[in-house]
Amino acid sequence: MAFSFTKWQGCGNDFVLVNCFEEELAGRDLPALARTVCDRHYGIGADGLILVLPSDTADFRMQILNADGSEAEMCGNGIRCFAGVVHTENLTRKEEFTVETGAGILVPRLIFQNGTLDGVRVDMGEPILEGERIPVTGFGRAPVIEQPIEAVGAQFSMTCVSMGNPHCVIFVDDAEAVPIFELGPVLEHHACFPRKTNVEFAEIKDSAHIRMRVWERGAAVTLACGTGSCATLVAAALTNRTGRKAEVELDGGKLQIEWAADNHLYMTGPAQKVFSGIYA
Ligand SMILES: N[C@H](CCC[C@H](N)C(=O)O)C(=O)O
Repeated sequence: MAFSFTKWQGCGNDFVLVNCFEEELAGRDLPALARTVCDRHYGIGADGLILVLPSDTADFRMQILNADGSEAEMCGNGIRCFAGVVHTENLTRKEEFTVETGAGILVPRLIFQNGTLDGVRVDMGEPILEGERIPVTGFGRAPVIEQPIEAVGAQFSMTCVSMGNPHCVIFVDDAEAVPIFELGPVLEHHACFPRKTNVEFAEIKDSAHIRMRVWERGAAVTLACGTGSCATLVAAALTNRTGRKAEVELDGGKLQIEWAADNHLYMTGPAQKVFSGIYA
């Protein structure tokens, strides 16, 4: 059955969003729907499918499925686009509201410039560092900081962080030179990640600038990853490569990330509507 959708992107990480206050997707095979909708030849084309849903515990609930149909706990670029849909479809008059996600209740705040939506600042909550909660096997409750991992016959040093979803951060001297299509899938599916992982290759430019490229769990190389940018900043600060605030330069744009004194990550970045339509 046909339904209306809007296409949004944040730093080139793009999503099909469905306002489920208006559309009924209950009973649909959501993983299969995500795979067909996200297909860039046979569908609309996107890195993920996001549902805007009511919630019993927050103003709204966000459900996010990757392009491969797998469900993720959280999506940073996605929640900024989610906030854009909530605003543009007049689901609330509030400029800051709560969203129930797999990473807990998070708080996007709309940013306006001359009355026009200019971006979103999101309280992304606290990072999770205990190995068993990321999860990474073999570390118990210990953090996973500068630990060895082998892939494609080479040894790397990883620092792992969860933002509700798992991230494996690897610091490199030259992000542009990383064979991301070779290393990404091997690390995503590495045996030490029972729920697989997102993989970030990060080059430190200076104490407040990071260049990062990402291989996403369930979506392959994307132009940007908001939770991955948060995880990368945490990993960089924990290993004394940067301070607790940095600009993360991704293939598709820049995000401002701060690991504040309240131990929460704050992410600020764009959210732009591309088009709306009816999916047959
Ligand atoms: N592929 C991710 C979800 C999307 C995260 C990313 N697009 C972001 O902006 O945080 C996962 O399976 O954990």
